[in-house]
Amino acid sequence: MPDSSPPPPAPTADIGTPPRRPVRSFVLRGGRMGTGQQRALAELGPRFVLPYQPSPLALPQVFGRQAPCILEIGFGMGDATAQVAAAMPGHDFIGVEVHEAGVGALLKRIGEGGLANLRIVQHDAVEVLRDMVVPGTLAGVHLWFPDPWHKKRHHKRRIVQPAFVALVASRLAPGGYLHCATDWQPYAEQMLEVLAAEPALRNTAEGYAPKPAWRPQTKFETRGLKLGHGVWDLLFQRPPADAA
Ligand SMILES: C[S@@+](CC[C@H](N)C(=O)[O-])C[C@H]1O[C@@H](n2cnc3c(N)ncnc32)[C@H](O)[C@@H]1O
Repeated sequence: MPDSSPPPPAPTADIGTPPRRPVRSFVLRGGRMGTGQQRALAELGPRFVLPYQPSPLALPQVFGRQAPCILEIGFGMGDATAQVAAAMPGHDFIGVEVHEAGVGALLKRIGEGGLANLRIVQHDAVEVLRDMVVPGTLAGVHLWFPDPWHKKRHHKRRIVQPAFVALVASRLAPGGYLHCATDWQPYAEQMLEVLAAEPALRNTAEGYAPKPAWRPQTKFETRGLKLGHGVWDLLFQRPPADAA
């Protein structure tokens, strides 16, 4: 996982495009930006925000070095993202978030912490994975507390679906991992079922994984804990090349 040495990139088959649905979030929708976040957007955005592009990113050029890269989907206000990037200076991070106030908040943290190993893409993470990430290259993908969409009629909006998991698996390097967490038990059960059914991944635990010590408590998780929710972590891995 994060402490393991970077596996060599290996090409994998492109599994195509998961069915698209509008990106919606009921949690941060309508959030407003403070002046510090607006200033960070204006001053740091040009350097740290990568525009969406329909072609793969050259990561060594983006970060100016060769290092294992971890992509986070839906970082919210970015508190946990910044903490992990600061704790793991040997890794590079790409945070993907659609919500502009979150982008401003994380940029502010990048400035405060001098986090040279972190970049942001403000776009739909499915399209970023599909279009901007070379297959077989990511050391890890973090999906921490995606929108749970409690109502049954909204379950189709949940990001964890078979085609999405196949897309993530195709972008992982051998030995790369997908780490999901949720505070909503029915979604945790869906995640476990969908991830276990993806042939390119294997569970590193028996069922749910213990919360890794390196995963910070996120803002959304804190909110759930205050409401008395439980937390479920799932840690799946693309087998290393010699074990495949
Ligand atoms: C429930 S919040 C959790 C935020 C953060 N991970 C946390 O734990 O505090 C989910 C976040 O995912 C973002 N999001 C939802 N769908 C997305 C997508 N397709 N691409 C990028 N971000 C997305 C939302 O804007 C929202 O900020």
